[in-house]
Amino acid sequence: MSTLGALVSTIVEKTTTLSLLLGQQNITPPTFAEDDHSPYQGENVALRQTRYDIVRAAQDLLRLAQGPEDQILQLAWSSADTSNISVVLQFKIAENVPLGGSITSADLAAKVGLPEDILLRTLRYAIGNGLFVETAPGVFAHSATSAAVAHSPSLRDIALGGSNEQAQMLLRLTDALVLQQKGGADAPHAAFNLVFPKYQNIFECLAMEPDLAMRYHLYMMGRVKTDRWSTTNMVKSWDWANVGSKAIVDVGGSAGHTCMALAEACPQAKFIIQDVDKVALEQGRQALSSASPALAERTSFVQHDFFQPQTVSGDIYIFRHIFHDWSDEDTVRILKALVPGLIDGATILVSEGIMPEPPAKRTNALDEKQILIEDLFMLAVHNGRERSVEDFTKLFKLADARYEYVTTTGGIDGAFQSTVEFKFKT
Ligand SMILES: C[S@@+](CC[C@H](N)C(=O)[O-])C[C@H]1O[C@@H](n2cnc3c(N)ncnc32)[C@H](O)[C@@H]1O
Repeated sequence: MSTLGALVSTIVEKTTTLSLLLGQQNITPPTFAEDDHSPYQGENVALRQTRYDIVRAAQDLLRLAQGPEDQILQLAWSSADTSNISVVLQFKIAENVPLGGSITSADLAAKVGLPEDILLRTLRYAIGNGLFVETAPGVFAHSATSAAVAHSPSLRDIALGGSNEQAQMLLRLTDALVLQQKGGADAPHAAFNLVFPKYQNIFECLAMEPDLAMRYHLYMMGRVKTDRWSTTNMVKSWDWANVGSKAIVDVGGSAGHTCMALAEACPQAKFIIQDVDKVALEQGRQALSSASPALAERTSFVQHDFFQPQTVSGDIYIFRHIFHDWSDEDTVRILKALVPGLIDGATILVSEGIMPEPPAKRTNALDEKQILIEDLFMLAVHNGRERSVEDFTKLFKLADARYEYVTTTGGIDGAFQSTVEFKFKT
């Protein structure tokens, strides 16, 4: 059991180590000042682990010092934080505060198109959370955190998706569960259906709402640009060296960004990108033919519904961020539909975040919490779920006894996804 004193000792000890590591890597100790908007870029694994050890101990220290009542109230009101960051991002407030300078609230209000009073209240709430500083009454400049948004469009895109559409669905989860409990024909399949009542599921919605589709793709592309969700995590997590000229089928591969990331590691492989979404496939086809005609020659984009029997006999099938969108029953259906395409020894790679096996623990660092956030999000959007390796193994076996679990790799040093490998043995 952690005590205040023991936690403080851990923090002191780890902070001393951190100072040493920062010195060794020529990184200036971080401050809240604007220039420190990305202090840990290029850090090594030891530094990252030490930072996270500090975060874990500090989070526990904070919980003990706050006490249960404050913790519960803070959790209940965290939607105010989410709403505030969403307004900051939507109205590009950080992007309109000059870097290295300051701006009056009147000038900033004119730039972002918000009433000055609303802007002032938004900024002053955000300052409480560490974004921006008020250098004199009514005059605003950047802190390190707000400057990070101004410097990184992809951070903005991820955070906007998280605090806007995702948050709306997460906040309707309670209503959805109440309605599902009551039952009846009107019960929603997921919280998604309460936020977007015109559509059956998110994929149908994205096909009909181009603005929303654009934001969804920006969110996805933004994520891929971060170390946490980078497609290079998949490249690093499996041995691609022996693939040779085999055929890799990316099922639900969208615009093909996973195959593009794999192209260098598998210079002779043929890629088949399958998706139900014609727009995504066409985007990928066009992007690839101008960016890399040589890769385009060994890549095809094919419309395919993964609930229908697989028609391509490949050597390796990738399912990246697919199964968590679907219930156990649907996952089994997708895996059964794959069987007609499978040759003896075919490899199936699942690239997803992996739920830890129980018993559950307190999660203190974002890396540990991320998978639980995604799991709740999958529940709210799709009535889907994140799964453990054991969960996947059970579903594969349920779909067909010839699927065999091989191994799980990756998912370390801050990478969100692991690669779970199965083989099909006839
Ligand atoms: C969360 S995205 C993952 C995309 C990509 N694999 C990645 O890792 O970024 C889910 C993908 O599944 C596709 N999809 C949804 N339903 C499908 C179906 N029935 N058949 C094939 N693809 C489908 C979507 O169009 C979307 O591209």
